[in-house]
Order: sequence, then structure tokens, then C-alpha cells
Amino acid sequence: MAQIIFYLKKLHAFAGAKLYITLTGMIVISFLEGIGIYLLIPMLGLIGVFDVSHADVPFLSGLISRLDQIPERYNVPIVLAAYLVLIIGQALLQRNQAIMNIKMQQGFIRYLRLETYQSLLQANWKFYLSKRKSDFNHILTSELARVAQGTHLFLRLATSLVFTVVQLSFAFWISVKLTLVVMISGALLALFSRRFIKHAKTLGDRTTALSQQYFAGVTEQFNGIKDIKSNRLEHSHMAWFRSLCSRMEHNIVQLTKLQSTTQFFYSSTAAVLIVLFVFLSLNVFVVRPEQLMLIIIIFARLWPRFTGIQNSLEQITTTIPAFNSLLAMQRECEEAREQELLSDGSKEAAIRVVKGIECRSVYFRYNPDQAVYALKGINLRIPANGMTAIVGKSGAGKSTLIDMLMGMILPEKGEVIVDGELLTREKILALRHSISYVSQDPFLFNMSIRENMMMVEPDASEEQLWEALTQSASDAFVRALPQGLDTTIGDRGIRLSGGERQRIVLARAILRKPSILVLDEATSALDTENEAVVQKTLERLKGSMTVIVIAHRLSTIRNADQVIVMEQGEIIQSGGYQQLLRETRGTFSKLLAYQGLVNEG
Ligand SMILES: Nc1ncnc2c1ncn2[C@@H]1O[C@H](COP(=O)(O)OP(=O)(O)OP(=O)(O)O)[C@@H](O)[C@H]1O
Repeated sequence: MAQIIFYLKKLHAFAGAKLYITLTGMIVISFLEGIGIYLLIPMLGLIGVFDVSHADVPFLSGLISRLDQIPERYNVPIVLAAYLVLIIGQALLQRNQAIMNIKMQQGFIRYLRLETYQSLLQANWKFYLSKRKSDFNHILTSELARVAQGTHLFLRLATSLVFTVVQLSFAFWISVKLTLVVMISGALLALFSRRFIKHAKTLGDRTTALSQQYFAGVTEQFNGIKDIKSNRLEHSHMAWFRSLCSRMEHNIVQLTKLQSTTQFFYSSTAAVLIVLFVFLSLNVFVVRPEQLMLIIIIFARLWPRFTGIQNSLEQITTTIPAFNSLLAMQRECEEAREQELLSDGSKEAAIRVVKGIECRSVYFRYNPDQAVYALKGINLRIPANGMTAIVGKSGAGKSTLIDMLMGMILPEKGEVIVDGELLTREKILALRHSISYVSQDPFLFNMSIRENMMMVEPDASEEQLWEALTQSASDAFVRALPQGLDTTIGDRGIRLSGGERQRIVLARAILRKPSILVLDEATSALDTENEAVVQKTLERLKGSMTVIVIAHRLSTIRNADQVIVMEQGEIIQSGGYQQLLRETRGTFSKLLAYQGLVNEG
């Protein structure tokens, strides 16, 4: 309930006055609907179904006596015209209401989407380390829609309640005893159907869990489709998918069964009650036929409302898990917030590193509950405008160290110092603004090469673009593409090879003229010839920017001013390339020996 109120407040903040207009509209429509039915009585009276001229029905008898004063020939047209105006007016209102409603609902979905997306973008890297990508897809698609639907259902429920209260008052006015019978029966049924609502909650939880599994599974499957196909794992994956789909189908059928069962109970009880009513009215309470007619009409209006309320409650209950997941995700994002995305797009000024970056006794663990440290007692100095290479076996902690230097993660113990000043949360973004990072599996947007590059440097000239492409050894292959720089790449365009993608991303990184260029295995897919070009470029760049390189292929780092060798989260060797080469017993020499590079030093 608390979650629904939280989102209702959000809806209120988003929709403002529109919310009240919609709610009022919903209530007015309900009223008109009620009056329309009420008008049936004089109409029936006029056509002589029964005599209502002396009817002891509140409001109606007054209306009828007024009709009596008008010449009889006008009575039928007046009542029929009133009925027409009412029903057409109501239909028109309903039309506008439906449009307004959907506008508000869709607007609210957009608002939630933007808010959630922004919270996600504002969260720090550590938050992402603990999440699956599919969780974000799931939240932003299915769960968000369910939350908006739940909020909408809640509004419908609120108007239903208002309408029910109004109708109940009418009914009380006509006959207290009979209305009490309806109410008590309704209350008993509501009590009885509590277990249905509980069951609905369980099914709702299961729906969330299953759709989360579905999203995660499908995303992972298609990420790994090459492995699946090349290893002939199609059958086992199909079996997994089939079983998940069956469970989802079963869950939905269960939900519908539950809803239909409640519907059945309400309809059957309605029939039993109507029979009981007619019997009691005629034999025990001795009610006039017009009154009985009205009571039955009101009852027929009221009972579906009870069913509707029950139904809405069940449906709202099934959406509560979605409310929980969205709220939990937003709260986590809030806790992990490292920045505020400003609507005018402004960012903090980039800082240029002039002296260097230092780590002093830095410790870091991915999981504070485990004893294993990914970084242990790291002491190092990365001089500005030089090239530092980080090497070591897989899992040694190289990427973690780079993340620390880029301010993506913060030390558990120890300090990171940039140009003599402690790297605090406040300075992280300014530091990152001065970094270009190229990963092993670089990311390119599904647009042209030009657009991909200009994204980081919107004012770049044609000359600057080509210069960056030349420096990353990409100029020749880009020229050979059908539309050169304007060729679309990615899923909808030309598919580039791993090495080509790496070079384009490297060009993009260089174009930005960062203060620090970080290459995390960024040249792993290049052939020897292209790698030599990139090496020369790095050699040239290092005078004007700080270059940090992780490389498994040690030939890449021959020009490094400093090499840092890591093992199990610690720095076990460091120094110039040539110096480490001379330390024949050191790990670096061994790594070189594995790659047959000892004599090439
Ligand atoms: N997101 C994470 N959650 C938990 N542990 C992690 C995470 N990322 C890395 N680790 C652990 O931290 C240690 C260091 O990993 P890191 O990725 O820094 O190594 P690396 O030297 O870059 O390896 P590689 O060369 O294979 O990329 C490893 O033991 C790894 O299992």
C-alpha cells in the first residue's frame, strides 16, 4: 500500500490539476450513468409498464408530479429528450475522459521512464557491478508499464468507491432494510474473497519473477548466440525456453482462473440475492412494485461495482511486486547517485592532469563480506604525459586498478591523489571528463562513423576527424567504405570487424584530446601492421597526454616509460621496460618469455 501511495504522490506531482479533472470526470460520468438508469422509471411509467403517477419514490415522485402539470402530449418527448441528452452527454464525456485518461497514463509512463533512466545514469559504477543488464531492461519495460497500470487501476478503484457510496446513499433513501441486506451480503463476500486477493499477490510475485527470468534469459541467450550455435547447444536452450514459456503461460492462466472464479462467485451470489430480494420485498417487507423496481435497478448497478472493486483489488495486488521492484531500483540508484544530470546538459569543467596520479596504500574489495581483495596495498605513481603499462595474468587486478584511477570505484582503504590533491567524490566527475577510455570490446552507436566521432567533439572539423582516423590506423579502411565517414555502422549498417571497431573507438578517443588516455586491451584485435601504427601514435601522444595501457600482448608496450606488473591484486614489480627486462628472475621476464619476446627487448 505504501508503495502505491508513493507512486500516487508522484502521479499527483506529475499530473497536478489534470488528476483532479480526470477524477471529477470519472465521478460525473458515474453519476450520469446512475441518473440515466433512474430516468428509466418515468419512461416505463409513461409507456404504461407500471403506474408511477403516485409513486412513493423520492425525487421521482416530484419529477412525475411536475410532468403532470405539463400537457400529456409533451410528456413522452420531454422524458425521451432528457434521456437522449443524458446518454449522449455521458457518451461524449466518456470519450473525452478516455482520451484524457490515456494521455495522463501515457504521460505518467513517460515521466517514470525518464525518471528511472536518469536515476540509472546518475548511479555510480559500483551499482552496475552488482546488477544484470537485463534487470534494467525488465524495469524499464515490463515493470514500469505494470506500475503505471497499477496506479491507473487504483484511481479507477477510488472513483468506483465514490460512486458506490453515492449509489448506496440513493439505495438507503429508498429502503434502508433492503440496502442493509445488500451491504451485509457484499461485506460477507468481500471477507470471503480475501483469500482470492492473497492468492493474487502470490501470482503477482510469480509474474515479476518469471518476467525477470525471461528478460535475463533472452538477453543472455542472444548475447551468447554464437557460442550456442557453434557448440550445438540449441536443444538445451530451446528446452529452457520452452519450460519458462510454459510456466509463464500457466501463471497467466492461473491469474485468469482466479479472476473468473471471483466473477463467478459474485454473479451467482447476485442471482441468489435478487431472488431473495424479490421474495422478501413481496412477502416480508411489502415494498411497492416501483420501489422494488428501483431497488433492483440500483442493486444491478451496485453489484457490478462490488465485483469491479474486488476485481480492481486483485489486479492492483498483482501489480504490487512491480511497484516494489521499481521502488527498490530507484532507491538503490538514489543511494548510488554520483551526479546530477542537469537538464541544460552542462557539465563540470574537465581538469588537466599536470603532475600525475598516485595511489597510496589502496585496498579494494568487490564484496565487503568476502576476504578476497581485488587490490591490496597498491602504491604507485603515474607521471603525467608519460606512458604507463599495466601487465599481469588474467584476474591479477589490472582492470580494477584502472577503474580506481578513473574514479569509477573508490578505495576501501588508502587514497588516490591527482596532482597532489585527494580524489574525492566531488572531483571524480571532473577527472573523468578529462579521460578517454577505450575498452577491449569498444562500444559504437548504431549511426555513421562521423556521428559516432562527433558525439565526443561536436565541433571537430573534417581535417581533425581524418587526422584522428589516421592516428588510429583507420583512415584507409574508412575511405574504402561505401559512404566513407558517413557509412552507418552497427546492426542496421555495415558490420565492422573487432579490430576495425577498436580503431574507430581509438580515433574517437584521440579526437577528444583527453588529458588521460586509457586503453584496456584496446589493441588486442589489431594485426601487427596496424598495431605498429597505433604504437607510433601512442609514442607521439604521450608527450601531450598521460597514456595508461593494459596489454596482454607485451609488444604493444615496448615504448612504455613505466611498466607495472600485477599479481593477485598486488604490484609485484615496476620500473622501465628495459629495467624490468634485465630483472631476469622477475615475473615480467617470465611473461615475456611466454610470448617469446625476451630477445626482442
Ligand atoms: N564485478 C566484479 N565482481 C566481483 N569480483 C570481480 C568483479 N570484477 C572483477 N572481479 C574480481 O577481481 C579480480 C581482479 O579482476 P580484474 O578484472 O581487475 O582482473 P584483470 O587483471 O583485469 O583480468 P583480465 O586480464 O582477465 O581482464 C578477479 O579475481 C575478479 O574475479
